[in-house]
Amino acid sequence: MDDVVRVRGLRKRYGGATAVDGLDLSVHRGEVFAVLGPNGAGKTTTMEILEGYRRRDAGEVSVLGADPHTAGREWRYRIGVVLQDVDDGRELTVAEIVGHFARYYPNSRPPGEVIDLVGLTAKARARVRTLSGGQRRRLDVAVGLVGRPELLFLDEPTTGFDPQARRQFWDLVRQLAAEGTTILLTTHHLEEAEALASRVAVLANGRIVACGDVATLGGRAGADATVRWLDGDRRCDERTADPAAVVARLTRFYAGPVPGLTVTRPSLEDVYLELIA
Ligand SMILES: Nc1ncnc2c1ncn2[C@@H]1O[C@H](COP(=O)(O)OP(=O)(O)OP(=O)(O)O)[C@@H](O)[C@H]1O
Repeated sequence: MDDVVRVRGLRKRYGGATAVDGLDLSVHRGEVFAVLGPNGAGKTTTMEILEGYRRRDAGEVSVLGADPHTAGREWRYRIGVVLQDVDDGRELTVAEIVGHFARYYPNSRPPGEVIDLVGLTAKARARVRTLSGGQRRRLDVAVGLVGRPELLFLDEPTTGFDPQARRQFWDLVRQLAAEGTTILLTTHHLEEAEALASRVAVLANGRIVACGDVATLGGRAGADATVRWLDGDRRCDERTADPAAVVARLTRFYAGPVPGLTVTRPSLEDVYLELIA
């Protein structure tokens, strides 16, 4: 497997406090990989080390075949970064900011195309200080995309997005992934990880507590299902390893459709909360 990111034994301390405590991680080329974890788990610190913005104390880190700490300009052209809360260039317009960053890259996307991709065309001539929080976040994403990165880092990209903007952003991420961009994202929105990622890692106290396919994390796929139905006004539920058998029994009992029937497995959020407990 072609690993775009490879981390072994990564450690980082701030003064006496350990932020990253022996982390191992691999991200394969072309996948969307989500890093989950509670506040202070070490997600941003890890992202910043991979982006070359922060020094590590120990461990091996390879990103696109280079050590981010010593990699040069050619390497930087190949990655795209969307940081948490940047607050520069308030007096410039959206088009000026994107145009400015486009000039840094040898093979940039046309600024108008990027502005369109993030849904800011109507605001292209607006000054940054007049944008709403969610619109400013879209601009951050535009800046991350403009260089046509092979690897895109998205640190809590949809914070402050309304539900519609979030869905549009998900479509954009899927489009970038379909173009072959490898995407490493952090998020507190479990449904975002579920919608976008093929694999996820759960971080707690600077360590990975679980890592794997989003559909099977923490034994999700094989966990008991819950069958719920309505018996008159009464809500009924039954946990079972064999929901099909329960549904068949209920179908016979009601001699047809089972009122209010649902069958659910533990959500990613259920598994996540158990993992970090
Ligand atoms: N510049 C810094 N100086 C000192 N301590 C820091 C610094 N940056 C982060 N930390 C500490 O390191 C730990 C990990 O922080 P980090 O920002 O990496 O977590 P996170 O998982 O990204 O959290 P969040 O979900 O809140 O963004 C926290 O305890 C934090 O207080």
